[in-house]
Amino acid sequence: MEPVMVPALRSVLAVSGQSCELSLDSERLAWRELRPRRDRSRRTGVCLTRVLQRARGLTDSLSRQLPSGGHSIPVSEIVSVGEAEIDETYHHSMKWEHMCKPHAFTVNYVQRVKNHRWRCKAVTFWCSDEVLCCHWLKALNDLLDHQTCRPKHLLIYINPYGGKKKGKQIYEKKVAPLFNLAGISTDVIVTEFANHARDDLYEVNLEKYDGIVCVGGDGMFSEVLHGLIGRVQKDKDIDHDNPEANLSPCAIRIGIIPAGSTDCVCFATVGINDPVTSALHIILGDSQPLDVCSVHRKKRFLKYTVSLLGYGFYGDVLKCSEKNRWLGPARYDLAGIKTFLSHHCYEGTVSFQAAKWAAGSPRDLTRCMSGCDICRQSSKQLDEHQKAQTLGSLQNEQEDWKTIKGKFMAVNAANMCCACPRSPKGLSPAAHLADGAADLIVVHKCSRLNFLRHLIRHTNKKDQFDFPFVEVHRVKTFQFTPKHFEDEDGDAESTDLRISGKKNFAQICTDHPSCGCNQVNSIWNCDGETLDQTAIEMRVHSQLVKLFARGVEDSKPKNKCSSRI
Ligand SMILES: CCCCCCCCCCCCC/C=C/[C@@H](O)[C@H](COP(=O)(O)O)NC(C)=O
Ligand SMILES: Nc1ncnc2c1ncn2[C@@H]1O[C@H](COP(=O)(O)OP(=O)(O)O)[C@@H](O)[C@H]1O
Ligand SMILES: [Ca+2]
Repeated sequence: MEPVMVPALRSVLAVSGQSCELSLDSERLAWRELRPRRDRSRRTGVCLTRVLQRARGLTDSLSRQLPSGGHSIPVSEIVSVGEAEIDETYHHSMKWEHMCKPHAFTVNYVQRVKNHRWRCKAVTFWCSDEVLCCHWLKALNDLLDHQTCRPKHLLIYINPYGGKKKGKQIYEKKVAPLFNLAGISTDVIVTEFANHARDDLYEVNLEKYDGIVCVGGDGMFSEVLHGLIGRVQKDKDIDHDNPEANLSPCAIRIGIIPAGSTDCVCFATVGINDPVTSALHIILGDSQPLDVCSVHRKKRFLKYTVSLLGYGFYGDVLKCSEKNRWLGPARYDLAGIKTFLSHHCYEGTVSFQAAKWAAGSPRDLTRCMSGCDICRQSSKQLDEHQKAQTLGSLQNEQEDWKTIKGKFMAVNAANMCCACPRSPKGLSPAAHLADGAADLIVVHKCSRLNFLRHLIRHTNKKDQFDFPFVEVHRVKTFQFTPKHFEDEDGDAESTDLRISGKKNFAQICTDHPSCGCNQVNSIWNCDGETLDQTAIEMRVHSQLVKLFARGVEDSKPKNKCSSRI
């Protein structure tokens, strides 16, 4: 966004009874105390009238007298500005009665606290007269009006049953007051059944809104994602059943207020699953493009996924966890242990096309952070690659397919790192949010101990791919076909099993005594939803949607933050 040019303002005002020099330009609001810090002990009960009078006299000699210590906030991180509500007790204690009426304004702004958490902080500036106060209010509000990326009207879907069933409470207590403060109007829908939000998005007048917000977990986000992408394709007459179709990107942004069990999409795009932090990213109008993968079976669309598409271990964890939904988020821990102990492996074929143009690789040490260069570079290279393809200057892409045949503990495609509280670095720590590629992780059949070692590395700093039984590739598309699968007309999955029933089932188990199979096929975990089909193909669509997020910020302090200077 172009910075708006405003005449720089500089005045002496008071903050908490301390006279301060306040300055504003088109980028930042900054204030510094005028008196040295050692005076602070005598501050209680100070007559503010005197402070202001003295401060006025000091204005001319400011440049000489500035002590170190002060605050600076980017205008883009101011939540709202308004006339201050004068607290009567404070008013009297500060001997304001010397003046006929106090004039003050409050600036609400983003403050960074630990672990990528944001909070909304307020600071009140007391002015010597009404004209000065109005002047400042107008200047600040004019600047905020120029923050055109900020949403004014939002459509909110709340899943009252997600996670610990606190979605409604979280929204009402923590989020709605912030949206109010920022002057955002909302239409709120508390969902009444699964897919309520998805279906509603096909009908709703999207032009009324600057964003869609979901309150819930990854499953709820997935609903909104399907509703929005589906709606946009329908409006543009694009057939999503065609796996080759170039899908139309969605202009309207999606916000996630985390209130689910894993909250992986939120965690990986914001750095923390914290409702207040996410609400503030929405208010500031952040924008983070996100790749979306489509999953098809032949010419039939199945689902979209943005985080994990997993067969084997994560499919079985999901299947097992669904039976224990009443346990809330803990259902995944129980299911994880049970699935680990059952130690299944599954036979099949994985074929993939590498994302040759991608700037990074799954085992490098780069991480997708806010304003990621790898994402920028990769999407530029992808554009060039696609142009070259259209012009026919590239060799036949069909020759690029690579195939892995075998028995697998897990086949996972991670379109983003999939960080979540259970695994802070995620399934594929170097995966990128918007590079147009996904990381295909193939865990070959291995011993229980080795699989445990691989899993444990998701929770510590060691490389979970550094095992001879794990391979990882950055891909633009992949296909999976389970061994026990017959596909004549697209629907006869596992025909051999159905035809001869138990006999055949026993046959397969005795074929593979060592892998301990008691089931032939696993299922796919697609962002926390199960897929009915096992033979699938997946393709990445670069930057198909945008979120109200900015990627994970570098936690080292930088001058951009609202910080003491
Ligand atoms: C012995 C220690 C083992 C620790 C292994 C930790 C690996 C954790 C990797 C988690 C990757 C999560 C990817 C996100 C998936 C979500 O879409 C999905 C659904 O989340 P939701 O219930 O909708 O919030 N959650 C799960 C667990 O499948
Ligand atoms: N009102 C509702 N009743 C039942 N299920 C719902 C409702 N609203 C949404 N859902 C479904 O609940 C599932 C889980 O929601 P989610 O918010 O992701 O919670 P969790 O993270 O605990 O799985 C999603 O698949 C979503 O489609
Ligand atoms: Ca990606």
